[in-house]
Amino acid sequence: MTVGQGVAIDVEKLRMRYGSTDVLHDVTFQARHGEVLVLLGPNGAGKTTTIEILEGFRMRSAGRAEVLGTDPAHGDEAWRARIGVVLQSWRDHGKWRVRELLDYLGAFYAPYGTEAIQRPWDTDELIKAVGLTGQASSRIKDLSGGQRRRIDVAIGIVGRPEVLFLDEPTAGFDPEARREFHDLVHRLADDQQTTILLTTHDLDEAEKLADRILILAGGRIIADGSADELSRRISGAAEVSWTNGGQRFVHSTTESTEFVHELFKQHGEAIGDLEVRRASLEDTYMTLVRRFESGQVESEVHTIEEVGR
Ligand SMILES: Nc1ncnc2c1ncn2[C@@H]1O[C@H](COP(=O)(O)OP(=O)(O)OP(=O)(O)O)[C@@H](O)[C@H]1O
Repeated sequence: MTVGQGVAIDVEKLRMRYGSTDVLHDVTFQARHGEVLVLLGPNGAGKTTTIEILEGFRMRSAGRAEVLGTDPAHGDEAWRARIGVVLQSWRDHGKWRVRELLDYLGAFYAPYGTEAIQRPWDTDELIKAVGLTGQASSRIKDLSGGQRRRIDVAIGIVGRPEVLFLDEPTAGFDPEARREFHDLVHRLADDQQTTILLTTHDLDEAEKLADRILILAGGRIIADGSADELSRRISGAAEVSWTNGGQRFVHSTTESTEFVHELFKQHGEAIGDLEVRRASLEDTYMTLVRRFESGQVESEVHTIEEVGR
């Protein structure tokens, strides 16, 4: 994905305390314009809390946060018009018809259009983009759960946001809706340079969408990097497997390209079924979270600093 230079989200030493319990500890990260950042972490890790602070829906206890150069705690209406939000639970607009609701909500953004960004999104184009053309005239109460979730996404992007927050946007999506949503995220980031911060529990989705992944556990960021970088940092070696003369071979190496080159130099066309496998994001995620849970926090913090460089 094309990632711009400017910083769209800037968070430093963010802390959140509920009563006497700290749920975010010095969370620090940045996102650039057009970057897709995926926030992963076990239940209760602090993902929703982080997103809600950045949306301006929750007041942080300490630390600095800026979204499009503004502290979300003091964002005015013009700032809010540049932000899109898809919350975890859908709001009930049951009596509305799809097109009417999006027309109505879109009108609020009209005064905030610019030459570069026309607001709101054309309703029919938007309905098409979220895959609801067939339901445009239906009442929302008559839609399925997954279709309602698509409405939530449409509401989140109707104002053509420059920064879009999505909390578990694809929960309840069927595989086709999920794929369409992934295409939409890529289009928003690539064509409109939208910065996207989303949470998911679907590691396959995270791998497909993320320019960068942040793993949050117990209110701390325990890893920050692309899926590939994280996998390299955590497991180092890749597994190369191949067949030769009807026999299967497996070799673990940190220099897979060199190894494969050498393999072909030595055995040429006798090599068959070559596969190079790095640790999947799931392997990496599980390793990091288990290490964190077993108390090896400090070493992970070093990992982040290395990855962040
Ligand atoms: N209003 C609140 N008052 C007290 N504690 C809260 C409040 N909201 C969240 N928490 C606690 O803060 C912690 C982080 O919750 P949060 O919802 O941010 O986690 P999450 O990573 O989004 O989890 P999930 O994956 O389950 O959505 C949890 O321990 C939760 O119980």
